[in-house]
Amino acid sequence: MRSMDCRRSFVKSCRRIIIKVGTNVVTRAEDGKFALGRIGSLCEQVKELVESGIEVIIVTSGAVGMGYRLLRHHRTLNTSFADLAKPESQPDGKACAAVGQSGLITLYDTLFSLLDVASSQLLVTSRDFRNTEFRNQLVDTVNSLLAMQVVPIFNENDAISTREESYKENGQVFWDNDSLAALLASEVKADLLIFLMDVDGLYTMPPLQPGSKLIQTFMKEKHIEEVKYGEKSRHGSRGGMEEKVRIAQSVADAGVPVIITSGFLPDAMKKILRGEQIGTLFHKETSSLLQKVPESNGF
Ligand SMILES: Nc1ncnc2c1ncn2[C@@H]1O[C@H](COP(=O)(O)OP(=O)(O)O)[C@@H](O)[C@H]1O
Ligand SMILES: N[C@@H](CCC(=O)OP(=O)(O)O)C(=O)O
Repeated sequence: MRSMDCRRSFVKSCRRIIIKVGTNVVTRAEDGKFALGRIGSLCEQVKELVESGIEVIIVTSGAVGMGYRLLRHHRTLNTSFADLAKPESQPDGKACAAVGQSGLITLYDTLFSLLDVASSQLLVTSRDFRNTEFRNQLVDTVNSLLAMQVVPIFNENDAISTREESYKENGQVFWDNDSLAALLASEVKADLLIFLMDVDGLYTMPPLQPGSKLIQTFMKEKHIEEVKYGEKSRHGSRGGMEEKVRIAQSVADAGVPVIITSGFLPDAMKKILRGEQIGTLFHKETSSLLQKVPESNGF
C-alpha cells in the first residue's frame, strides 16, 4: 500500500464529503451502457465510508445517457449522443433526462439496497437555489438524511431546468452537475469535494499529448497560466476541463478542498480518504498543508 502524503493528511479530518460522478464514469465508452462495475464499486466504497462515520453526498450525471439509450431502443432518435448537450438539441436532451433519471436512480437504489445502505433522490434546478427558504430547507433535509446515514443522491432536474435561470451567488453559477456539486459544497458545508471523471486529474496539457504531466497539487500562481486545455470529453459537461478547474479553484478558495481524479481507478475514494496522492488537489492554502496535524476520521 502507498504511504500517506503529508499534503493530503487533512483528509483525515474530513467528515462530510461530496462525490460528483460524471457521465463518462457511469457509462461505458464503447456503447453508452451503464458501467455496472464502476457504479457498483463506487457504491461499495461509499458503504465503507458511511460505516466509518463519514457523511457522503453523491451528485451523479447519467440521466441523459440512460434516457438516450432507452429511447434509441424504442424508436430512432435523429440526434447523436454527442449532440445532446448542444443547445439546439435541448428538447431531446431534456426528454432523454426525463426518461433516464428513473433508471439511473433505480440502479443506485438497487445497488445500495443490496449493500444495506439507504439512499435518496434529490432533483434540483438552479431556480430553486434563488429562494432562501428553499436553500435552507434543502440543507435541513440533507442534514436529516445524513444524520440517519442515508446517502443523498443529487442530479439536476434537467427536464424542467433552463440555462437562462442559472443561479449566481459569490461568482458561483449552477448550470451543470460540476457547478451544482460546487454550490452544494458551500451550502452543506462539506469538508471535501471529489470530482470523478475519465482522466487521472489535471494535466499540464491534454493528457494524451506527449510530455503532459499530472499536476498533484494545483498552485494557482504557477498553474493558471501554465496549463493547456484540449477537447472536452465524450459527452462531458458544458464547461469542460478548464471550467472544472475554475470551479474547483473557486470552491477551494471558499475553504472546501477539491480533488479531481479518475472514476476508473479502483478504490479511488478509499485511497483519497487514506491520504494517498492520487488526482489533483485544489486547496486554499497549499503552502500550509505540510504543517497541518489532522484528527483522524477513523477511515
Ligand atoms: N489539461 C487537461 N488535463 C486533463 N484533462 C484534460 C485537459 N484538457 C482537456 N482535458 C479533457 O477533459 C476531459 C474531462 O473534462 P470534462 O469533459 O469536463 O469531464 P466530465 O466527464 O466530468 O464532464 C478529459 O476527458 C480530458 O481529455
Ligand atoms: N444532468 C445530466 C448531466 C449534466 C452534466 O453535468 O454532465 P457531466 O459533465 O457528464 O457531469 C445527466 O444526468 O445526464
